[in-house]
Amino acid sequence: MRASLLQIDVNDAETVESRRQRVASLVREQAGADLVVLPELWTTGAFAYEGFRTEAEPLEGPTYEVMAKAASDAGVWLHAGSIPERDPEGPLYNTSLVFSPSGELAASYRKIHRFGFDKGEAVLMGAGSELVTVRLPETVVGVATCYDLRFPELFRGLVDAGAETLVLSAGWPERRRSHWTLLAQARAVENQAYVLACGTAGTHAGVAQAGHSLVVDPWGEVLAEAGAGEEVLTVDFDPAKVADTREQFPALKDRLLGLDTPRRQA
Ligand SMILES: NC(=O)CCC(=O)C(=O)O
Repeated sequence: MRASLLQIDVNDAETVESRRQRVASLVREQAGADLVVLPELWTTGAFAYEGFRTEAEPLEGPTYEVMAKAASDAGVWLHAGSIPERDPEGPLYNTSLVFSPSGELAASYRKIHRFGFDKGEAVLMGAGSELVTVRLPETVVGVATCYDLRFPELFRGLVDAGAETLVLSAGWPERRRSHWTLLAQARAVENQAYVLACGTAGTHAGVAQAGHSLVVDPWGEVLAEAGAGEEVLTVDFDPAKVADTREQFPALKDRLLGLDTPRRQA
């Protein structure tokens, strides 16, 4: 299976519309890949809080339209990263869109863990509450977004729902790049799953981005890693390796504790 992670340079100089069109062209250039992945909030930038409101769009808004067409033009599964979604009946959401090769919406995922503690995304956006998996012909994809990476229980939930390939769209800052790489490998090892982690490059809203998108195999080996700048990271991987790893080293079968485990307080 061939995946292309598009590590987009998100900067304040380029307009949202120009970036949308530029990214659509990049997606079209990936014809031949099975899966193309974009980063989190690449229209505005994950830290461009002002833009969340001004650039928020309905689920089936301009980014949806352009990305649905790009997916069908290229004939690829497209994880189109996330958009600031305006729900007419609720708050804004950080929502990922996944399109099939015919340009149909296969899934959407509202980010569950919002970043910023008492500011930024954590106060400007609502939290999603549903885990999302998507069945591709070759593998079952589990969808997660950026800060979700710090919450292993979310990924374990995706694995329990059948996920074999964990796809993470992100806008991760350079300042915490060591966490990015370490956590991506940890999620792969503990879940015996592929991790495809696609971040942004450049600097927006004064926050330098980490870049260094990476693909990790179910044994925790980094198969490919991008540099700091805009880059298309293409990798061929064997989805059967998930079942092989889980069979040869069946640690997942040794799980003893679940949420229903009784707890005792002293
Ligand atoms: N956009 C994000 O979720 C940023 C997450 C982050 O910076 C971190 O977890 O560190």
